[in-house]
Amino acid sequence: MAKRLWGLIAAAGSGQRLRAGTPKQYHHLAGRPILAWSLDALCQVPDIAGVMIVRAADDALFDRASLRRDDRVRDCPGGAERQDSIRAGLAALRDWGAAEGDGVLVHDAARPAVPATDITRLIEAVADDPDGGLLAAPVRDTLKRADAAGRVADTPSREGLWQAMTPQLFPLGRLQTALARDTRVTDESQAMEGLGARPRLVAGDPGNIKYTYPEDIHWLANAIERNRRRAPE
Ligand SMILES: Nc1ccn([C@@H]2O[C@H](COP(=O)(O)OP(=O)(O)OP(=O)(O)O)[C@@H](O)[C@H]2O)c(=O)n1
Ligand SMILES: C[C@](O)(CO)[C@H](O)COP(=O)(O)O
Repeated sequence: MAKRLWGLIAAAGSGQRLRAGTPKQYHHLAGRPILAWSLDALCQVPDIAGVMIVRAADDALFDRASLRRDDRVRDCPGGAERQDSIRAGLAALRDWGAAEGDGVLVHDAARPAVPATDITRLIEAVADDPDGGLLAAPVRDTLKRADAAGRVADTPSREGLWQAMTPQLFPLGRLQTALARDTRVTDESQAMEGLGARPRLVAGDPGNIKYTYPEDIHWLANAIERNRRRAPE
């Protein structure tokens, strides 16, 4: 069977930094839940075999959320940390029939404004690369490291520094092996790097931000509107 491409949406977080009652993946953006935008971003990928939404085990909002429901979308419970949720989602994809050599696009539910064109460029750049790759943006600003007193400790060089985004695209079996190691990682690329992989950085739209703090919703609304204007008629 030809290699297939799957999607995995990390949507099992609790949004602590947002300090809001409702988990941020269910906050509304341009009239729809944040999760609906992120789900549609993966479902619009041509020939995607299926998308696994990884939700909190006790998520009481998921069933009521107005999300795309069809035979290409399934869901499973996540775990305490993001990497536990990714592990759970990968196992659920294997149970669904995904093969070790298939590709998996891992995407944060909290990144609803990823342009479809960026996902296409990521797939074209790394679909056959065993080390995979990720959308990212070169660091634009001078960086400062803070000391305990909130003062500048030093100015690390920003030479060659990028901010990781999602989707990140990796061979499913290799990513499972990478995440089986007992090391704390904050993205799938870091797990793959632990195997010695050197994932490809694919420049993405800086508007593909992660909804982390309350003020981010305004930037995301602008990004959604910009994507809408750019979309082919
Ligand atoms: N145990 C977890 C933690 C996070 N995520 C998901 O990973 C993405 C990025 O994580 P983050 O922005 O940190 O979300 P939260 O963990 O919800 O936010 P916070 O760290 O502020 O609690 C989000 O879509 C979140 O739902 C997940 O699937 N499982
Ligand atoms: C995966 C990620 O969005 C890449 O920048 C980021 O690492 C998620 O981190 P978080 O602390 O779980 O938001």
